[in-house]
Amino acid sequence: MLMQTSWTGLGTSIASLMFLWTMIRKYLPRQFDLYISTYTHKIFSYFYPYIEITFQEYSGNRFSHSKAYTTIKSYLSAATSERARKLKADVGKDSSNLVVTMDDHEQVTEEFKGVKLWWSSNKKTPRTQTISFYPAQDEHRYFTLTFHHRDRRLVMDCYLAHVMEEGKAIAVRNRQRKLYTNNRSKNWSGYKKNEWSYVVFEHPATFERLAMDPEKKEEIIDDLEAFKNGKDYYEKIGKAWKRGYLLYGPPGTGKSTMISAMANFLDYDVYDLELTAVKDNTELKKLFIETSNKSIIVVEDIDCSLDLSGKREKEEKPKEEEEEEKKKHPPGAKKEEHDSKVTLSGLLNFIDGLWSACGGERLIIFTTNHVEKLDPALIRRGRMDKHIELSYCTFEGFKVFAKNYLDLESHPLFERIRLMMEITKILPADVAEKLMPKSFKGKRNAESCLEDLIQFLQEAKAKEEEAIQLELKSKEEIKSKENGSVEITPIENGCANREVK
Ligand SMILES: Nc1ncnc2c1ncn2[C@@H]1O[C@H](COP(=O)(O)OP(=O)(O)OP(=O)(O)O)[C@@H](O)[C@H]1O
Ligand SMILES: [Mg+2]
Repeated sequence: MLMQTSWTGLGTSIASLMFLWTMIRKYLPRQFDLYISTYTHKIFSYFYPYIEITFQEYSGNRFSHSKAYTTIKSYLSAATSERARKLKADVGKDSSNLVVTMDDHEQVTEEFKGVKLWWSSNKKTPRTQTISFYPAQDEHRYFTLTFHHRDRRLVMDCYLAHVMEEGKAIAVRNRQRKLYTNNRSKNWSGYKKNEWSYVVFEHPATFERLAMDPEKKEEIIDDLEAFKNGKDYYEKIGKAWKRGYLLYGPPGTGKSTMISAMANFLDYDVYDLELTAVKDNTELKKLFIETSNKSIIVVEDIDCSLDLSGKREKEEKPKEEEEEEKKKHPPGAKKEEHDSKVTLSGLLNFIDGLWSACGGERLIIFTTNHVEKLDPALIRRGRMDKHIELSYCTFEGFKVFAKNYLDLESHPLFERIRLMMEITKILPADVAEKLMPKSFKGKRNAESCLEDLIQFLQEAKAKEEEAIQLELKSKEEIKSKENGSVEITPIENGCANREVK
């Protein structure tokens, strides 16, 4: 026992000496350092019973951070913040908390299953005469893990996996969630061509504040919860860990708001995929591969994004159309920027082809105002697993708005609103607009908002009745013309696009 303790003590001293030696070497002239290190390494390896693993900041090229390094950094931020004496602080999630990590040239000791290990954080600055515009880019950081060779198996088999798992979980807790787009403008971050660009995602939408049928809301929350915790289940049934949602309904019913609420609920990033900005199927594949786990990939207004309503491959165009096209784009002329060649089969592949199996924990959400226009193949169950209709505001929905916007749980005017909502269609976006207080003082203001809403409902009802009268009239006219055997062209319903079934 004593022997064991003294060996451990000796080990600790040697490791500390090694660390000290590493520090001193940084300040020696390069030639001298090389000469000494070649020989000292040989001598040390006879007596030194420790193994060192280094984790470099950059992998391969200088532009991509090593995932291992980043994960270890997160792990050490939690594991070492109490033990290291020199720490570095940075802004974390939501810019509200500070994330503390060990500073350069700092060392901490850690114990895992009774085994002692040492982590050190190192920085090398090449001593060249080159003048760099960005001096910090020349710095080269790395972590070193030191442990006794008898613990090799434990470290390789258990400890490193533990560090990676913990580090990833900590990184998720500390990260700022991001909203990515593939249709970049110069204000967005990111430097490679075709790469996703992002801004920090800070939408305040929550399910609590979403106005919709409470039962339906509960069902969606349960579904999301099951998906988030479904890693083992998806593995068991042999399915890629992803799920498709189709949100449909008229404009202003809360589809985009629901996506934000989902992202906040799951704590996922959002990838807003602009299909018209994707050159072809290959680029679509590439974009998909670049998305991270724990994310929602959104294609808004899928029916308008591409000609996806029909056949899987684009059909050959009729000759006249081709001529027309040639006139618009003479050979050599620059085509329109949004001339996407993404096909329906490319998109289907993107959702559930082989490539979709890379990585997991992704939701794919399509939104549309015209579900009837979409190809059934695109939205069949298995691809779009859950179809959610968002429709006109109900009285239950109104109560959510009243509570959020006006802090009202009840009011004498509620009953009148309930009766009117039963016979009049009103969009949630319109309710939201009417209940937005004109000033943020006093209860009287809340009442005037409710009165505004009642007036709006009355006007909407009058318009609805007028539209019905007009439709009846036009039908009668058609009938009478038909009886007089006059050939007429059918009247198109211009409002059909915004109608809900
Ligand atoms: N169900 C809802 N619950 C809470 N707020 C809503 C709801 N529906 C609409 N709103 C409000 O109306 C505004 C517009 O809603 P949103 O953009 O989510 O509609 P949408 O269905 O995505 O419309 P579009 O089809 O035009 O994209 C939101 O900013 C939100 O304030
Ligand atoms: Mg929307």
